[in-house]
Amino acid sequence: MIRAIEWVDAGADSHIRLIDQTLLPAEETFLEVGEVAQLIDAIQRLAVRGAPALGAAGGYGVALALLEGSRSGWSAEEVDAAIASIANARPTAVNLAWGAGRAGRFRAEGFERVLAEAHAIAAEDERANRELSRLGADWLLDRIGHRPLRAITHCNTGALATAAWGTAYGILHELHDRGMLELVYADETRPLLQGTRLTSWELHRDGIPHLVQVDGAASSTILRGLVDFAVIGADRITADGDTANKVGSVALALACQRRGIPFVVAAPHSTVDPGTATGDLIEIEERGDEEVLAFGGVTVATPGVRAFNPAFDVTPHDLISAIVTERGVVEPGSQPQPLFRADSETVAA
Ligand SMILES: CSC[C@@H](O)[C@@H](O)C(=O)COP(=O)(O)O
Repeated sequence: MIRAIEWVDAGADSHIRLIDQTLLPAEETFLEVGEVAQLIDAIQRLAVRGAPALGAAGGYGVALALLEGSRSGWSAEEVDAAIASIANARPTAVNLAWGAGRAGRFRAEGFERVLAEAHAIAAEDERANRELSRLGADWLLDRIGHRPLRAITHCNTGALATAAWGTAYGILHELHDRGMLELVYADETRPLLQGTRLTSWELHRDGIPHLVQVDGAASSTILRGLVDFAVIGADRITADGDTANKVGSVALALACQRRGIPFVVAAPHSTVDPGTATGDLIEIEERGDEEVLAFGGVTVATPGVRAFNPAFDVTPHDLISAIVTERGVVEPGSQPQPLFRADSETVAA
């Protein structure tokens, strides 16, 4: 299985190794990231991306900040500022700030303690993803029927988007391993094509039958009865279950409600943000015009035209059939609010 992010032990030259997701599938190039500024750049241009992978990047980023700080003679304030810049490099996925905060709590205890925490974040993410995949597959087969299912998914939620294994993708992988997955419709995921470039690459490597479709086809694919369920990942799940995920996700949810099929959100519990009450309080990242107005580096829009480029949307909890974490399956429609409390325990599961 591909590892999107790893720590490379090399004494004073220890660093983070990332597969550069902007170049996939054409090139499998690894970035050796030894400075905080390089890591922030990699996060912002989506060389590393996906909420749980960003959680690991946040954790390892703190270790990197401590190493670079001691190499460059940074003051404690400068180290703190570097950690804060990593945590704030992208706003929507809660995992990034969560990972940096979790490892950052140990910075007074030194580099080795911080690195151990970062490794723990990555290891726990893999365990969580494997567990939620089993739970999600069980729930879907119980709900829909024990037969090979047809799925639709959006963006990339596989090993590339996590420390390992994947979330929504992990459920698809689990169903495939059980012989219970007929076909996946993978949305291309405009404008950066995480579906066409990354999800399809992972599905192909895992031998999972799939078709890539344009985002505009998704709601019609659902309404025509071509799929049995939709499953997506999440960048932030609020206390009431509202879920931010890649822009285009809410269209799938609306179509699933109309068709009467399950719309499932899958994420490790680290993506739950019980401190944010509802989805309208989530900061949605807006990205540059050129991502929308150019194609393959060539501007295709009329010169001077501006774009609106929100990277995420929010699906209200009442459109979500089930939220699957490693702690259990929560069905927002049939369980009391809040679904998640600030003590980090799942209330309803
Ligand atoms: C398991 S990843 C879940 C989400 O982070 C994923 O679906 C997504 O929206 C990623 O967006 P991206 O902008 O590629 O980081």
